[in-house]
This record gives sequence, structure tokens and C-alpha cells, in this order.
Amino acid sequence: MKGAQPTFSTPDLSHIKSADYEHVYEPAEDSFLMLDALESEYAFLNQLQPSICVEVGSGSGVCITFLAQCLGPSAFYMCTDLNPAAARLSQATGRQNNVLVQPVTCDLTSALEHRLKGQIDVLLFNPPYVVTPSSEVGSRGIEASWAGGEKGREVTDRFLPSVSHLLSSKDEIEDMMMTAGFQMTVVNTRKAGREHLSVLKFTRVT
Ligand SMILES: C[S@@+](CC[C@H](N)C(=O)[O-])C[C@H]1O[C@@H](n2cnc3c(N)ncnc32)[C@H](O)[C@@H]1O
Repeated sequence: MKGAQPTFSTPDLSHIKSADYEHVYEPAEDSFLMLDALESEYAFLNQLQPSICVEVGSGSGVCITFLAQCLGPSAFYMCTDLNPAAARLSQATGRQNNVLVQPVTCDLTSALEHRLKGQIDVLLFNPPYVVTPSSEVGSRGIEASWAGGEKGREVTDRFLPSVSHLLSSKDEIEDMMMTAGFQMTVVNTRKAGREHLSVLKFTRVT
């Protein structure tokens, strides 16, 4: 049916043993909420035609693998985690679901910042958000899954300032026009050989 929203299945996690979840975050309500959001944003993500997608704090790899299943092999999928067991498991989850996920063990995006500056098209993060003493934040074990420190925001607050220089600048024109008081809508896009063509509509909002 023309224009129908495709549906996607939750990645196969049958390779993960219950003992693995003693070391790595087991997908829970928050993970599944992220999958639902990715599915409902599918049209937007697909139209973006991303080249590089990154998940920070990938845990079991369920979210980045789902994204790779939704968008297919034309993009490169990477993930980071402070917990080395999570980075390894994320790669295994990709493999289990026939998608390639490149893991990096590092704090937030620290290992990517030079090479991928301004090149990441899709950046996901389901951060630890439980209020805990600050001293519990930043472990390389399972505690890193939930320990959010003061107000549950310590990890998120360190992550957010890096977003603007990591993300690709496809919306530079939009930023420029928003500053000038216009809203931008992408009316139509088409891939023509190596070119991505778009018709952009600007409407004055202020
Ligand atoms: C709530 S879990 C989410 C896991 C997975 N994305 C999901 O949705 O099921 C948060 C993840 O972030 C990782 N993490 C916490 N602090 C981090 C940091 N500073 N840098 C990278 N990863 C971090 C944890 O190890 C954990 O895997």
C-alpha cells in the first residue's frame, strides 16, 4: 500500500544469556520506548538518508541494531559504551541480526570526536537517569546503566554540549533561515545518482 508505515520487529536477543545481564543493561521499558520512537520516526529517518548513525551507551545493542534493521545497510552504524562488556555485546547483537555494528569502548563520544566531527547524521542516547550519589557515576560496570548522579542528569548534562559539533550540518540552511524568522519544510527529496536533491519550502513565522 502506497505510503504505509512499515513495521519492524524487535531484534533477536536470543544469543544473550541471563548471566550477561549481570554485567550489561537488560532492555527494559526505556529501551522499548526508544524502539517505538525510532519506528514512529521512520519516515523522517529514512528521508534523511543517513550515512553515519551512532548510539551512545548502547548496552545490549538493541537500539542501534533496531535502527540498522529499519534503515538498512546504506548507512554505517557505530556505538559507544563505557562498559566494555556492553560494547562487545552490542556488536554480537548486530551480528545475530545480520547487521554490522561497530562498537567502541569509551566515555560518551570521546573516541569519535575528532574523526566524526560534524559527520553524524543520527545520534541516539538512552542515558542513565536514576538519582544517585555522584560517586556512583562513571563506573565501567552495570552501575553505569542507571547511575545518573545529582538530579539523575550528570551524564546527560555532559553529553548534550557535544551534540551540536558532532551532528552533520545538513540543517545549516534551516538554522540560517530560522534565525531569519523562517520555518523550513522539506517538500520532496529524491536520490539522483550520487546527488540528494531536495525541494525546500520556507514560510515566515515571525
Ligand atoms: C539505560 S542504559 C541503556 C542501554 C541501551 N541503550 C538500551 O536502551 O537498552 C545506559 C547505557 O549507557 C552506558 N553509559 C553510561 N555512562 C556512559 C558514558 N559516560 N559513556 C558511554 N556509555 C555510558 C551504560 O553502560 C549503559 O549501557
